[in-house]
Amino acid sequence: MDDDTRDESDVVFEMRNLEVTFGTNRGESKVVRDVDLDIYRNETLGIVGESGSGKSMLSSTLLNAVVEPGQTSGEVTYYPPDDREPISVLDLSEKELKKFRWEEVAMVFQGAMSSFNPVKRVRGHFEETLEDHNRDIDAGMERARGILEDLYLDPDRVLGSYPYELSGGMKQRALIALSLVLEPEVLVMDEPTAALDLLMQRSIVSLLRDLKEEYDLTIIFITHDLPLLTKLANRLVVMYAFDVVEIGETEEILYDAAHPYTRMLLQATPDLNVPVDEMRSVEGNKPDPVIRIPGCSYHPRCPMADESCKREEPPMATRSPTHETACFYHDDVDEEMPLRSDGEGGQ
Ligand SMILES: Nc1ncnc2c1ncn2[C@@H]1O[C@H](COP(=O)(O)OP(=O)(O)OP(=O)(O)O)[C@@H](O)[C@H]1O
Repeated sequence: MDDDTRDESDVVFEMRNLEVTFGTNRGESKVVRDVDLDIYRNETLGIVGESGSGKSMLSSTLLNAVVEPGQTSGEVTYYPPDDREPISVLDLSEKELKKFRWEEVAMVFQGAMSSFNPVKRVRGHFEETLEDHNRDIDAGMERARGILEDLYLDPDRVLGSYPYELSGGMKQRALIALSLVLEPEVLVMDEPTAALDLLMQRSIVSLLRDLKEEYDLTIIFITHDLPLLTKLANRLVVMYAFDVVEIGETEEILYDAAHPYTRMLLQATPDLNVPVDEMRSVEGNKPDPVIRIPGCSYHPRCPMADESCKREEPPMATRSPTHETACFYHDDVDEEMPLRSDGEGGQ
């Protein structure tokens, strides 16, 4: 589906003027800067960018879950799938948030290990979640068993185990099952496979593709691992210096990256078929969330930057109906920073 065929009912999340700030002794630290982003129903949206670029902070705002003492401002509107009124996420009370977080949007973090209480069997975690949300336990556990089976886990064995009795991959899959037990619309996954071995990472990605179809999910997937993302996401958001610098369909980002930073990222990923442990940093100093430099935030590292990039902040420019980038010179990027013709990254 492209923008021409989308209508408003296809938007599940609308983020506007979104900012996250922390007070520090050096001054105000802005770790998300004025982000506008629409997330479409039933898409798998990948968020990519180097460590510290603001990916986790941005995705936490979807659940109003930025850690204290961070302050979130702007608007996050969630559009339920039925005829219910849109929900302004940042205005929800604690009680409303608790319901929203599991029933509409569930989040799976990297640390499956720490998400489970070590002295409680896995069954107890499912039952407690169902109870907390006033769901019928028998029906809920039946559903849990079905989801565990979909994830190629033996429900009896897993539900009867303590978390430490399960391997990392099993625990991560059990956590995914737990996050789906209340039938959320949206699954936010922050580096969910980072602690797993390669084979398990790949198998979780293929399971997620199946789950998405079966449970009609919208998935937001955050990772350093660009190769992994290309196997899963249909759209990619590239973050640099706490802001979105490029957004487009996965193919557009891979074969027609329009921002010099994205091109550098692709160059730093020698083979899109090989996963990376940690996204290699592009050359130069990392941006500082306390100091907002004038102009384009990427200009100190950009081989194409000129005087205007040092003075003015580039607005989002349209490259195609589904592809936007914050660069004055995206028309010149092909010539100045050519991509390898096989799209495997690098020059
Ligand atoms: N509790 C906190 N207080 C203040 N600043 C924080 C806090 N947690 C994170 N930050 C800062 O917010 C910025 C964005 O962090 P975030 O975790 O969103 O980055 P990220 O892109 O998800 O990185 P990674 O890929 O390493 O998880 C970083 O500069 C980080 O240092």
